[in-house]
Parts: sequence; C-alpha cells; structure tokens
Amino acid sequence: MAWFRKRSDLPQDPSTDEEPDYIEQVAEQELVAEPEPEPEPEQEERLEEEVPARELDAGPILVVNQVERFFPVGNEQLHVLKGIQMEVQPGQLVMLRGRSGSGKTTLLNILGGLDQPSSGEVYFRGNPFHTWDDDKRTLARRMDIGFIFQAFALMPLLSAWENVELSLRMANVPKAQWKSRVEHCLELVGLAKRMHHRPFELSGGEQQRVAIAKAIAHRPRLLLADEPTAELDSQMGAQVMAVFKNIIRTEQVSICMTTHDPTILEVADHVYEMVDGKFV
Ligand SMILES: Nc1ncnc2c1ncn2[C@@H]1O[C@H](COP(=O)(O)OP(=O)(O)OP(=O)(O)O)[C@@H](O)[C@H]1O
Repeated sequence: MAWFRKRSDLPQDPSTDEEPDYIEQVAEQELVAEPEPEPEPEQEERLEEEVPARELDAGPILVVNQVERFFPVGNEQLHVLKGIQMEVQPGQLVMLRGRSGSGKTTLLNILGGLDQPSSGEVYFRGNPFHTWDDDKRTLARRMDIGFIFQAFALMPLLSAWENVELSLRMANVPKAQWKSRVEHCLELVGLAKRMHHRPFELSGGEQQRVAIAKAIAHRPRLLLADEPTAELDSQMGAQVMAVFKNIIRTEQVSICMTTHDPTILEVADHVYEMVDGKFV
C-alpha cells in the first residue's frame, strides 16, 4: 500500500540540545507555518551563533510495546498489527522487512505519529506518543521527524535547491540560514553539482537523494522511509543506502525504513522481519 501522507516538518532548533517539551510548545507555537516568515530579532541573533554538534539521545529514540492495530472493514475488524515490540536506538539504521500486506506501512505510520495504535504504547524520545492528540504529534513530527517516500515526493517545477529550500521555508527556519543549510544537505547527498537541476533532469537515484536532503534539512532526530529504494535499480539503491549511513554519522539521526529488498539488509544495524502483522 502506498504511503502517501506527506508532511512538512519544522526544524529542530539548532541552538539547543535539550529535550523538547512538546506539550508546552504546542501551547506556545502556531502550528501552521507561514509561507515566508520574517525572522524575529532574537532569531537573527541566533543566526550568528555557531551551530553546535548535536549529541545523540541518551535513551532510545523509539520504544514500541505490544502495539495492536485493527481497521474496521465492513462489520469486521481487520487485525493488522499483532503485538509489535521494537526499539530504535540513537544512530541506528533499522529495517522492517516483510511481504506486501504484512503491515510494514501501518507500523511506520504509527511510528511517525501519522496514525495511532488501537492498543499498546509508542514512546518517541521518551514521550508517550500513543497518548498524544493530533496537534502534539504534529508538532513533534514537524520538529523531529523526517519522511521519505518511495515515489520521491518532490515538487516537479522546482530545482533540487528550491525543493530543499521549500522545506526550510515551510518549517519557519530563519531565511538567513537557508543558503548554508540547503548547500550542506545537497552536498551531503552528493548533489553539489546538480543543485539547480529540476527533478525531470535528474535520475531516480538523484531524485531520491534530493528527497533525503529535503527530509533532513530541518535536522530531525528520526527519519522514516517507506521503501526508499523500491523504484531504483540496485546501483542507485546502494547509493541511497550509502547516503543513509553517511547522514546517520554526520547528522546524528536514526533511520527506520521498510524494504522488500534482501540485498540491502546487510547495511542495517537491526532487521525486524514481519509476517502477517507480527515480528518473527
Ligand atoms: N486504513 C486501512 N483500512 C483498512 N485496511 C487497511 C488500512 N490500512 C492498511 N490496511 C490493510 O492492512 C494490511 C497491511 O497493509 P500495509 O500497507 O501496512 O502493508 P505493507 O506491508 O506495507 O504492504 P506493502 O509492502 O504492499 O506496502 C493490508 O491488508 C491492508 O489492506
């Protein structure tokens, strides 16, 4: 099933390494991003500061306890996730592997706060995601989670640069930071020489790397990717996996991705094999 629920994300404030208090921030922040924000004076001051290297979280990024998910279908309840237990540690690349229909996308949606479990618990950076309403989960997602889709999800008329910049613009990142952050992210994914190409002028692998740059631009802690190599040949798929390994190291992000592809499993730190809604 396609995972098409696109979200734009807000930035992790690069000037702090502290745990975000999402609950207070929900009360304090406007959830809908303005398209072209004017930086506040204090934001301007912050731009001059050196962005510090972030430390990895001390505890797990994700803890999932006994998660069940039922979907109503007619008069029946379809039992899709059956007692899922898992963890993602800081700096890990975790893969969910399973056949079509086994429940991978359903689980990924729950991990990213796009959906909620019927029962069970999901802790994101120690916070009880499963108890939060949609506003709180949306804010956490905008600040700390990036999404990558099988079909790249780029704006077709915008260049690679403009696509990544759009992410920062939508995320209320101060304008003075855009240039260096866009350049940094596109260099990180190996597209320094293709920054001004539009998607149709790029290969599938290059487009997916733009999508990765776009997903990490706001400095999320967790990247969720649904079949990110499914549309790519094996060489391009390997390039994407190399980029994932690189950004885990340099951006202090953890990655959880789904895949059908047995050839890329060896780069994972941990593989969860899913069969009919359960890990085996
Ligand atoms: N909103 C929904 N309502 C009803 N059934 C659903 C819903 N979402 C998913 N399902 C069902 O849950 C099962 C698991 O779907 P899911 O998309 O999670 O599998 P998947 O492993 O990601 O498959 P694929 O690899 O093909 O994307 C499928 O039988 C699907 O039809």
